[in-house]
Amino acid sequence: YKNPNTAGGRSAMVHLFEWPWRSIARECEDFLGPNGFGGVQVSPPNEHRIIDRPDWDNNVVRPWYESYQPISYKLESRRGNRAEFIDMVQRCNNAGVRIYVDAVVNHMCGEDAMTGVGSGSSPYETQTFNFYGVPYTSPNFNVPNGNCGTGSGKIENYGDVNQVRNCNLVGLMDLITGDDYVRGKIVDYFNDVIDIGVAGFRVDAAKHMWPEDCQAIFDGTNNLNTAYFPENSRALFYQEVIDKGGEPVTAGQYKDFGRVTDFIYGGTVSAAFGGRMSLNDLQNFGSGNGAHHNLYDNDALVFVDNHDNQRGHGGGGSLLTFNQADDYKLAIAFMLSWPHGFPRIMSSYKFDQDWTGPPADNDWNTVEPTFNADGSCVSTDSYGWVCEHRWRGIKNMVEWRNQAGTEPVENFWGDYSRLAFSRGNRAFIAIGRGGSSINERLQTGLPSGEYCNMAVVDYDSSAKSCTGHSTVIVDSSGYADISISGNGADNLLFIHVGASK
Ligand SMILES: O=C(/C=C/c1ccc(O)c(O)c1)N[C@@H](Cc1ccc(O)cc1)C(=O)NCCCOc1c(-c2ccc(O)c(O)c2)oc2cc(O)cc(O)c2c1=O
Ligand SMILES: [Ca+2]
Repeated sequence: YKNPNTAGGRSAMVHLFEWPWRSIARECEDFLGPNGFGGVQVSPPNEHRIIDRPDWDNNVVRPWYESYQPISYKLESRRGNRAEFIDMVQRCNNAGVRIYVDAVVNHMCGEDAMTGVGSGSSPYETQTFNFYGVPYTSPNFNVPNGNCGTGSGKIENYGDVNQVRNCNLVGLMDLITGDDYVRGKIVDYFNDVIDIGVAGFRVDAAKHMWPEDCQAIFDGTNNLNTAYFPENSRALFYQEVIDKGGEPVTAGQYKDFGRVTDFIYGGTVSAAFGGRMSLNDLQNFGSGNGAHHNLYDNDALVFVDNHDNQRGHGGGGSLLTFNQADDYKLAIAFMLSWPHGFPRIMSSYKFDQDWTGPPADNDWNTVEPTFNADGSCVSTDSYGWVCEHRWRGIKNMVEWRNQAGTEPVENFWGDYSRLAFSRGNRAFIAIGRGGSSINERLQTGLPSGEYCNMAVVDYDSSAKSCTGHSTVIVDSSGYADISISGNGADNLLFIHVGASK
């Protein structure tokens, strides 16, 4: 359950948060496949609540988190219908890009939803615990069956493991995931999309599910579809467990049967590239006893920011996001360069409120991403798709990571605001943050030759040339003159054996 099941040595995924299925299908074919991306985490494909009545919370209308309030497991959501989902999975797999489903199976919608229909027109009635599109009824929920124990029925104390698992998280109706009928419905949902061809799952709010229930559900799933995967392939499961220490529920409790999101990783990398921690101190990051709460390389799904904490809930304001573009690019480049965990790149849209949903027209239909001539996404200062994954310094680091493969970190060189190292003899990176320049002759570990600086140019593999003139000459001893001004975007240099003249 830890193998990402990527094609041909691809080693990173991108979270195309809130992208419609037809946009993702085209992005797989036009961009992600050709640039070596391993897969896409998609927003929840299941039927969800439509929060369109302003009285729900004064001015909140169609918030992004309505998609985290399930109504059923039908593949009818804000992103598209079943046919569009199937088409996306097929086209992405054919482009060498996997699909990972964001699975919201700890709960159904908020208890305050009362009566309505979901994004697939399935009726529900929360006061009677009825979700007709599954169906779920009151025997399937923890609170009406006395399993919670708090007056409000909500989690009141994160120090109490029973409350964290058996009560309603912020009022979301908590399923009895230990119940065979509920487990059966969740396994049916997982098998529906596995048979369509997905490679794995993000397990939302796994912290609020008992580990043994997670394991039993994962064990009940089918092998992956042999049209795209080797015989007996098992889905990747990476479990969202928000663990920053100090609580009885820990990430380590989930790592025996899947990967776990490493919520300490992003904070450390943000501190380093935000200028609050020495870059030189990253030298042993994540390895051996340096791993966070004993999540080792294969146990971890790593990221800098995510859809939730880029809105300020989790990071305590110190997390780097696309809003700090120059430093953020360095943080993501480092994540992609470093051999710890399977990395997930966040791809966002601009928002003016924490709850703001994706770019939409007057009828709340999501407006698909469109692209400028330079490949960036069309947006204004306060509206539109950010497409961090299309920034050259991030896009070209995805292929750099593929080229680095399993090579170890060597030739590490660093001080407070600068670092450089190689991955064996296949790839080399140098970073100068916060205006620090580098003008040094450094050991790159690479064979002699003329390499394209992929931080500032693109590579034409047929002509074996760089689109710009920025190259690095490595001499017969592996040394090269490395120069970075450190000003603005000129803070990064990286080369690899797959892009030389
Ligand atoms: O800010 C949000 C939504 C956040 C959110 C959504 C999806 C996620 O995967 C996530 O990690 C966070 N939601 C807003 C509005 C809201 C939504 C629903 C609701 O019943 C009440 C309020 C909010 O203010 N939420 C309270 C703080 C964030 O508390 C949430 C957490 C959460 C936060 C910190 C933790 O340590 C933790 O273990 C869980 O997980 C969710 C998971 C969901 O599947 C759906 C949710 O509504 C939530 C969720 O509200
Ligand atoms: Ca639960």
